[in-house]
Amino acid sequence: MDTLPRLERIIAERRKADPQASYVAQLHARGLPVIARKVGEEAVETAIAALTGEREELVGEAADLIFHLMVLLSAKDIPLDAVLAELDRREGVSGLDEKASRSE
Ligand SMILES: N=c1c2ncn([C@@H]3O[C@H](COP(=O)(O)OP(=O)(O)OP(=O)(O)O)[C@@H](O)[C@H]3O)c2ncn1[C@@H]1O[C@H](COP(=O)(O)O)[C@@H](O)[C@H]1O
Repeated sequence: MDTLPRLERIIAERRKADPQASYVAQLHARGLPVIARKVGEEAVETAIAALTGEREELVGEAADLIFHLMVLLSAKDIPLDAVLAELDRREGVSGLDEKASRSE
């Protein structure tokens, strides 16, 4: 249940680790454009797995996507809570109404 908050804490800790010993630190050392590109790649791999892969493959790709998205949020100093609050704000509002309010 608290998987994402736990992962957020781990990512925050590992940011300062040795890039030779930590993938999170390595991503931060490579910089925001690389992290952003990884999110894009993992999103595409997730979409492909949904269309062509086995269930297990989609689960794996979705986990990669969420992990890299969490690294991106960390790199931009955006707490997970900000995203969860935005989702809470949308709760009970039809997605179609949300879409209409954005195009106004
Ligand atoms: N959840 C994850 C996680 N999911 C995926 N990955 C890594 O993400 C990478 C994705 O693989 P790809 O093939 O797409 O990328 P790659 O070719 O290895 O690397 P690139 O050169 O393309 O960046 C792999 O190296 C995976 O090991 C993760 N690495 C770390 N975590 C979590 O982060 C914690 C800290 O990890 P370290 O920073 O490595 O200690 C771990 O304990 C986990 O909880």
